[in-house]
Amino acid sequence: MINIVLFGKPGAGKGTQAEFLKEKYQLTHISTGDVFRYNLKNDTHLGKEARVYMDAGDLVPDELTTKMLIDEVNKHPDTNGILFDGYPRTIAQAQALDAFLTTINSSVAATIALEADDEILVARLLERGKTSGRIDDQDEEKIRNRYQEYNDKTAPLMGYYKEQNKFHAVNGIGTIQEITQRLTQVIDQL
Ligand SMILES: Nc1ncnc2c1ncn2[C@@H]1O[C@H](COP(=O)(O)OP(=O)(O)O)[C@@H](O)[C@H]1O
Repeated sequence: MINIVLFGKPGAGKGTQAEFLKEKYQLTHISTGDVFRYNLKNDTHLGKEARVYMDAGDLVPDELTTKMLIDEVNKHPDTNGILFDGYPRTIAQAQALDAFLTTINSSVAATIALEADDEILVARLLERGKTSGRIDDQDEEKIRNRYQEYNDKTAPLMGYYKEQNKFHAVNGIGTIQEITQRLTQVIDQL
């Protein structure tokens, strides 16, 4: 199994790039944001619990998120590998992911960050909010709160993966194709 963590701020293009990478490397794409939104839409128990956090742009508590993530991974026992998009977002989640992957004799192969300036990203999200229907994309204050959450809780993960020599950064500004190319260069060298 080759497991890759896509890392980056809200709007950095993780979902867009994941679509290409999953085809090219035959990976299972798991986006925690998408799984949460699916549960919200279908008004499941999980969706009801996650809604207040998501609508405010806060992170959903680790325990709930990790449980959901493990359930998703377990749905694909025969996969070539997982492309994690939006998980882990805290050190506790990264530790939980490592612990879980160990139990299935696997590990994170690499973490690849898509980098872009905040101002470009905020503009992208507000644009997406006009059509996506996502409440958290329509209000600049909620968007700023997501960046705050990222800086406080997610940015420290860079150090966590750097210590393990698993951190790679890629310039997230350019055409979709250019960025896919940069990502594949990193993956092909793993
Ligand atoms: N790993 C996670 N831990 C906690 N909450 C999460 C996680 N992944 C997604 N969420 C929740 O879902 C929301 C939307 O996720 P996502 O679409 O990945 O966000 P973004 O576009 O901000 O990167 C987040 O703001 C958060 O409330």
